[in-house]
Amino acid sequence: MKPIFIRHASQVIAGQKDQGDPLTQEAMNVLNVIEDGSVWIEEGVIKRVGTDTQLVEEFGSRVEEADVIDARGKLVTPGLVDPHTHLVHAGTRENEFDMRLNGKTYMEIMNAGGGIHATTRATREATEEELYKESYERLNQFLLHGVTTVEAKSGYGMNLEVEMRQLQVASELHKDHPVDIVRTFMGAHVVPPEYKEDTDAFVDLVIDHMIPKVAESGLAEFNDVFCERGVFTPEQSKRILEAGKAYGLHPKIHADEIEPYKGAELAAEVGAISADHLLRASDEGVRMMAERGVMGVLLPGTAFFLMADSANGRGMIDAGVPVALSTDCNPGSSPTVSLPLIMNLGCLKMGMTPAEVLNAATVNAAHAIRRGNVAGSLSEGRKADVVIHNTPNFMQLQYRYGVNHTDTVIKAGKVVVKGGALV
Ligand SMILES: N=CN[C@@H](CCC(=O)O)C(=O)O
Ligand SMILES: [Zn+2]
Repeated sequence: MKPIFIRHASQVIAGQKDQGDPLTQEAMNVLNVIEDGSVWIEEGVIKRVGTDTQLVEEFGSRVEEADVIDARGKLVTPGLVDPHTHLVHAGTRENEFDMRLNGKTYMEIMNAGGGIHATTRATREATEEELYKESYERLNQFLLHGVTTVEAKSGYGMNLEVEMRQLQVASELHKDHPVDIVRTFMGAHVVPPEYKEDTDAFVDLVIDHMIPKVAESGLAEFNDVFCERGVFTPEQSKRILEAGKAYGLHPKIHADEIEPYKGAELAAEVGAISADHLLRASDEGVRMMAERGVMGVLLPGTAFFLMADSANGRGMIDAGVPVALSTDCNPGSSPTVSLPLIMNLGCLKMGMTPAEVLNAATVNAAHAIRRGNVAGSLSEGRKADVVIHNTPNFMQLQYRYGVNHTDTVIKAGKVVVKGGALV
């Protein structure tokens, strides 16, 4: 593999000294911006980041042996990290989009047998090959938007066999596709119709049957639950998350999305890695999350698509919660792969700054999936996941919204997107 020498970028967003912990408060608003910046990549790793003058001093005699990329007028950032997706699923739900535009709510549709139930039916019917193919195509789209690492949940099986199939597909994709995939078991995504009258029996099934088998398989690293009125109560969610912990699965939680339901409080109580959504989180829950260092994974695309008010991102950062951003890519509440658009919504709908949203989609997003030491930062010695954007500075990335500015993506030292197209 030839070295890659990215030269003369108008801005390189370089790693900062101490990135062992998630960024909070003022630190979220700080970027290490290098003008006329260059990056030397060798054997898949970032060797050096600095000004072009600095790098020429060190590597000038070796320029001939490298693939040189002229990044004049462009912005160089770490590969983006998406810490919350429902990547592996079958089918689409545009019919529900139409129903919602005509006044039905997300929960009404779900309670009438659509929503997550509809995607569960489609996913159960799909073969492993079909799931793989559909998800592979979505990953290509992520890559074209500068995303090099995604978290992927199960949750459309509602039985061990299909949940494991989803995780298996995610595991194969991780091996085959350039995008890195981190896997989460979400057996408690919805209560299957046959357990409607006895939701505790389904919770028992998740705890006694599914979690041990999933943990044994090594196919998941996290355990997630949809804690929401009409889905799983905080008590049931707590049991599920504690059971996962006992098997080494780190807790995550879909919290306070539709109604305030003490999900943020529960996240702090069980020491969750992250609490996600948080549109209706209470002040006390936010305070508890800050105290416990629980990452708030905010999904403003979901609020936008459900026509709901966004989470209070500004308030959470000011209260000391480390914040990350994600697409929530799923067929019902956020069918998008555009993390750059989500970053723009972070600015316009949640009062975050362009620097904060970039940190939220890189450094903090990596921490939200326990990859803070390997992804989300252009730091020397790390795997070279690098994006070159067709904008001269990081502010334009948010300012010229709704445009895919991704020009080049380098994954583990290999160019995988060039001129905005897959290589
Ligand atoms: N709210 C729960 N789960 C997903 C949506 C899943 C679906 O509608 O298919 C979410 O995070 O938004
Ligand atoms: Zn979700």
